[in-house]
Amino acid sequence: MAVPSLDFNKFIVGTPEERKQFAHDLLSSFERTGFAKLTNHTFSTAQLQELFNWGQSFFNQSLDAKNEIPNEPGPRPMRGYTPWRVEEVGKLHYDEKVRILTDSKEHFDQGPTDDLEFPNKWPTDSSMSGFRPFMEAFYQQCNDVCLTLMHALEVAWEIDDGSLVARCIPSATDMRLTHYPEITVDELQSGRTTRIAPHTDFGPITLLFQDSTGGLEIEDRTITKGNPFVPLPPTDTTEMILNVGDTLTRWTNGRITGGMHQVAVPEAMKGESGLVIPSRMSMAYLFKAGRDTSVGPLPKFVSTKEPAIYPDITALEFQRWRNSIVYNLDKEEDDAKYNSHAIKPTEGLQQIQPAHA
Ligand SMILES: O=C(O)CCC(=O)C(=O)O
Ligand SMILES: [Fe+2]
Repeated sequence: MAVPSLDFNKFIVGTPEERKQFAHDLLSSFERTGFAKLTNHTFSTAQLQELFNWGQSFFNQSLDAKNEIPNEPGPRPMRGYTPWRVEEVGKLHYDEKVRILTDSKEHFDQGPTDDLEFPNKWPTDSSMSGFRPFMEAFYQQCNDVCLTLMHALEVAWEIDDGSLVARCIPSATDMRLTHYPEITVDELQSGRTTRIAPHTDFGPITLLFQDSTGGLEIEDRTITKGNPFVPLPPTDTTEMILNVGDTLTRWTNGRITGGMHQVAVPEAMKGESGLVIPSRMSMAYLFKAGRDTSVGPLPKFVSTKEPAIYPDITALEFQRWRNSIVYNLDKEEDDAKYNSHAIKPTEGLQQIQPAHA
């Protein structure tokens, strides 16, 4: 399953025909694969190098220093530092085809700069004083790319009215730096742990940059038997990967499926015993809809023939529910309330009253 690489410039400065073509190619790649790659994405090689350098500096701090800005696990957006093996994203799809494995990763999460509801947490050590301004600017630039991609989807759907873009303002995105410490091939192949278990992200789309270590794998929908995951190796560290998340699935009433992905043993080391896999780093811009925005199906995708199969809950309620699962705070009632599989298509919208957490 080839993931196409699309030239962002075609949409930014292209002719009307080129803009339409880009929009069409983006949608078609999302529909077919759940992923796309972007070139000319506005980030320079130097900026990406600096991003990974800051990531190194952050994770190289002592555990005590990192724990000074702890993320408090709970059903809310994450802020600050989460240590190794706390989050378990494998639980998100436990009812489907995936086994639960703990994730061997630590991460730093950051939200909107002016977020008063869930404020950011920044390292205080003077050696990290440049981290905050760099990350805030990087966040803003990612947001601009995502809003432009939402506009491209409007063009593709011929609803060129700003309504999709408006659904993502004000920003409620979480940006995450993840560090996967060194680990042996044997441990990753033991069946007890992985780097990050198979999952889909929560928002409409995610922007991802990875370092040169490798190990990212995506579900290939053309494989119907056996292991469906295939490597998406880093061709270079400036490559931007886009994946479709759950919100786009919900907005399109199930027409576009989220891109399932995981991080496992890099291809070249598979099956080798006694080898240590180097540490790995990635940056995921987990783009989100505005907190009060519904993640229920858009009017365009609902009709009497195709009634809504997802409830009309807000993006924040959806995120709270998904986070309660990865932090082991899930309750069965929540699953019944928010999970599409638990809702009969015809009764979803009338009967589901989301709890306000
Ligand atoms: O590290 C990666 O390449 C993937 C990270 C990821 O899937 C996530 O943060 O949601
Ligand atoms: Fe992800």
